[in-house]
Amino acid sequence: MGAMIEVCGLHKQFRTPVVKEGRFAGIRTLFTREYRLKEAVKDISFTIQKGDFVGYIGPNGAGKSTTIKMLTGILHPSAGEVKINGVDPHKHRRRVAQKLGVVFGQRSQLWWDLPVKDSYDILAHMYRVAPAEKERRLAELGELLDLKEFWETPVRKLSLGQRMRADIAASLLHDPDVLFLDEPTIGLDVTAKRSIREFLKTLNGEFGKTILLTTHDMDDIEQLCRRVMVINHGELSYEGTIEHLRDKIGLPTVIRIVFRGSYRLPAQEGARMPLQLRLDGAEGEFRIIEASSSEVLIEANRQQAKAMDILRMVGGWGEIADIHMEEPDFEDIIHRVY
Ligand SMILES: Nc1ncnc2c1ncn2[C@@H]1O[C@H](COP(=O)(O)OP(=O)(O)OP(=O)(O)O)[C@@H](O)[C@H]1O
Repeated sequence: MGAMIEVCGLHKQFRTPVVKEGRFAGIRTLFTREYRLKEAVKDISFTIQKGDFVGYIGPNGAGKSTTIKMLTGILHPSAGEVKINGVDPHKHRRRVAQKLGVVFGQRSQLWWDLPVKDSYDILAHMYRVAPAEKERRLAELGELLDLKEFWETPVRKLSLGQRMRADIAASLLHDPDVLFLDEPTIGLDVTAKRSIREFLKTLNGEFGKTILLTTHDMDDIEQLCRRVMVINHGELSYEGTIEHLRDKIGLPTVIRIVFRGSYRLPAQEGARMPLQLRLDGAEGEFRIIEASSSEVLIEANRQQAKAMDILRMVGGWGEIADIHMEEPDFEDIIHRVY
C-alpha cells in the first residue's frame, strides 16, 4: 500500500467578467475591466491510497468537477499541489495520462459517428497500446462489459447504458492504475446501474484499481465506496468512512417490535408518546414513538444506545415475535451534511 493520489492545500479561483446590465450589455461586458473572483476550490487536502474506492460527493456547484480537472491536469491549480503516484499531472500531463482513466458520464469520449471498435483503435493508437495488447484487453473488457452486441454500431445509435459501458471500456484500454468516474450511472435504469456497479466492484476488488467516484447517486456511494469525501462551497466538510458519517450525523434507527400476545411497558398508565426511557443495566436511552396492543415503535440514536441493549430490555416486557430494524436512509444523512 502507498499513496496513489496526494492533494495538498489545493485552491482554484476563476476570474469571470462582471456582466453589465442595460443597453448594449453584451458589448459593454466585452470591454469591462471588472472581474468577479469565484473560489471554486478552497484549501483542499486529502490522500487516496492504492486500491481505495473513494466517493467524492457534494451539491451542484460545490467544486467536484473543478477538483477532478486539477487531478487530471486539465486545469492548473491557483495554489497547492497534486501528485498522482508521485507525479504532478499538470507538469507531466502525458505521463500521468498513461496512469489515468477518466469517464464523464455526461459526455462521451468516443467518436459519435464511428463504430465502437473504431474508437478503440484510435484510442489505442493515442495511448500507444500495442495491437496484441489491445486485442487481449478488448477481449477481456468485451466479456466483462458485454460489448460484443454493439461492437459494429456507431456510438450515436447506442442506448445510454451501452454508451456508458463502451465509455468505461475506452477509459481502461491503456490499463490505467487510477480511474476517475464522474456520474457513471447517470440516467441509467436499475438493471444497467447494477451491471455497471458490479463491474466497478470487480475492477477495484480483483484488478486493484484505485477509483475516485463522483456522483449524485447515494446508492452508488453506499454500495461501492469504503470512504467518502464531502465537498461543500469548495471546502471539504467530511472525510472518512460511511459508517462514521452515519454515526456522526446520528439520525435515528427505527426498530419495530412485534410481541406475541400482550406486553407491558415499564411506564405509568396513559403515558404520552414519545416516551423517553433509560436502558436497564446499560448506558443509554431511547424513545418509544408509538405503542399499540401488540407492537412498539422505537427510535434510537446509535451513539445513544446499542440496539442489542434495547432488545435485551424490551425482551423483558413480553415475548418478542418479530423485529424489524430500519437504518436511516443514506440520502437523508447526506442532506444533513450538505
Ligand atoms: N471555467 C469556469 N469559470 C468560472 N467559474 C467556473 C468555471 N468552472 C466552474 N466554475 C464555478 O465553480 C464552482 C464549482 O463548479 P464545479 O463544476 O466544480 O461544481 P460541481 O461540484 O462539479 O457541480 P455539479 O455537481 O453541478 O457538477 C461553480 O460555482 C461554477 O460555476
